[in-house]
Amino acid sequence: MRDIYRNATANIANNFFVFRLAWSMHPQRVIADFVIQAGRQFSNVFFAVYFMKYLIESISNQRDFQQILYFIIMTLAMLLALSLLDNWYMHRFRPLSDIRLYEKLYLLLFRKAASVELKCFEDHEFYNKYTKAIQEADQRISAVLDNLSRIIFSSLAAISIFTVMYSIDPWVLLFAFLPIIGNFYFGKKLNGLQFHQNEESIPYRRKMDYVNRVIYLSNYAKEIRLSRIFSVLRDTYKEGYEGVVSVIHKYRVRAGVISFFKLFLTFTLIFQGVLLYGAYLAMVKQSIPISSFIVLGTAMVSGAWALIRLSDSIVEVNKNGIYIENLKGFLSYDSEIEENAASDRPCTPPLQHIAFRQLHFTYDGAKTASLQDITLEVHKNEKIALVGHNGAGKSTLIKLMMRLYDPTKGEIVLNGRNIKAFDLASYRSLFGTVFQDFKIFSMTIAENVLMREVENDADRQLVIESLKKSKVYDKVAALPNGIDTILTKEFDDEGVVLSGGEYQKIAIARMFARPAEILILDEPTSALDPIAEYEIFESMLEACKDKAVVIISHRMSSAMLADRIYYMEDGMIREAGSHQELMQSKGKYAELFLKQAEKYVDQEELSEAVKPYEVQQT
Ligand SMILES: Nc1ncnc2c1ncn2[C@@H]1O[C@H](COP(=O)(O)OP(=O)(O)OP(=O)(O)O)[C@@H](O)[C@H]1O
Repeated sequence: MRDIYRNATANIANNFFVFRLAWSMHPQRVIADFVIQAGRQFSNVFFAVYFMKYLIESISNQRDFQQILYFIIMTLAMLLALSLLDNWYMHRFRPLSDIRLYEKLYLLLFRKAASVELKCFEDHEFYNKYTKAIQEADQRISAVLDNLSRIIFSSLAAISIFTVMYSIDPWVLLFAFLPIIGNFYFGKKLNGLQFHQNEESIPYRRKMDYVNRVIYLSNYAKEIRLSRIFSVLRDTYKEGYEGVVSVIHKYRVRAGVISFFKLFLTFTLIFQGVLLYGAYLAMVKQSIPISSFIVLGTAMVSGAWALIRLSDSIVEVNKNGIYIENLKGFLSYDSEIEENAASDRPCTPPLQHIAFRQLHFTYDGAKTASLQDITLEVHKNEKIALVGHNGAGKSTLIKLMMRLYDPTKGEIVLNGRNIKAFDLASYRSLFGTVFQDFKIFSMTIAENVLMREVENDADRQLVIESLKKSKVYDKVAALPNGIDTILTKEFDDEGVVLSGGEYQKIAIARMFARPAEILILDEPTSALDPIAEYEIFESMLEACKDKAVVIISHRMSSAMLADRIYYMEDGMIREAGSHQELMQSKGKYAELFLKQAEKYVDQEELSEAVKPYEVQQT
């Protein structure tokens, strides 16, 4: 019982949470909803009770016909005004205000999604909550507004109507209230059932959504056409579909039985019961006049509907409350890493050094640590390379450096202070980073380079300079719209599709466009031929003489350009030193380097890159 009470209170609170949200985003919409609902309920009550009562009494008391006509005309005028207002609300105001409300709501959700830590997107439960919040948000906000206004005005309507009915015969109220309790009970049960059905089908729906998304996205199109992965996707979709069907089957019989009782109690008992009792009073017992019987009939229809709406709305409060829990949970999630925190503790560049101290890191849910006992330093102006086989922990180290995750043990310090002490946005502004899984957006090349809007000529110049440094400006300049060319054909037929390597160069240009203190290239050069990669790294080292640079590359010819190289294996730093030091120590780095050098020489590729090493060896 206490649980039911606690749930009901939580659900009511959730409804008010959404109400306040809607009010803060679009108060006019809230007011309009309430005014329209008041008008609707007023006309119901007026017609059902007062209009009929007045007419019947006028006929029995033989009132002046002109007076009756005047009353009817005034009533019609009032109804016309109300229905015009309703029409304007439904067809003009509401569709537009829906869009405005949803736009604000989704911006809020998108902002939140963009600000939670990266690990949230790897957390199943959080991701479920997020998708549910996004899917449900717009429907729920409208439903809550409609519902709350309905509760208030249906209650007022029901009270007015039942007062009139009570004055005719107090017992008639029993016919109305008893079935309502049943209706309320079964309605609540039905909603609970629907909620469970929905929850259980979510994992299956996510499978279906995934296939929908993958089939539709252009960057999967090639693989789907050139392989037999389609059959696996089809099976995944089928699995999802069959899962949803099995959930529907599981609840089908129970839902049918509950719906039957809900309908039977509402319609049969409410409508027929009072009419029968009224007829008994008027004809058998003769305790009420026939005019009262007529008023009882019309009042009963309207009063019962008002009550049904009220009980449905109360059940709906619960239903909305349960769904809103996801939305509220998502919006009120407190990030451990405050992504959008205010800049009250700004970082103070210029950077002197950034250091990892005995740092350990394990991803949530992972059994083994991805980084163990990492100690390294990057100084101002220093060029660092991280090398090692796949899965060694190189990218993870970069993610921790950028504070996309916090270490499990140990610390990262910037100029001697733990990076947690700095405002996150200003700390991250120290970095210009290009990841191996960078994304190109369906926007102009200039926006893709700046990663924001182009504001002035200085911005345009910056884009051009950055594209020159990443060795792709000649290609861009040859396009009809130059740096204003839209990338991809997602929205624009004139959009261009570039090669993988050209996209990588655009992504690298982002790094040059940022006024960063530390530049990080997490292997964004895999689609470049070895010479192009070597040239870009050289150009970067030239352009970034006064900056710290961290390079992750599987190509040793690029790594050897760094002042210091860290060789990583199994999440640990196994070797560290300059290229020459590491070659002389003849460890794993030297082994890897020589293997690659042999390969390049055999293939007569990258002879330019190997030359410097050959010179040093002789
Ligand atoms: N989001 C994640 N959740 C759980 N484990 C992860 C996650 N990302 C990486 N890992 C694990 O952490 C380890 C290190 O991965 P990381 O991406 O840092 O390696 P890497 O050295 O950059 O590899 P590569 O050269 O292939 O890019 C791997 O074993 C990987 O499986």
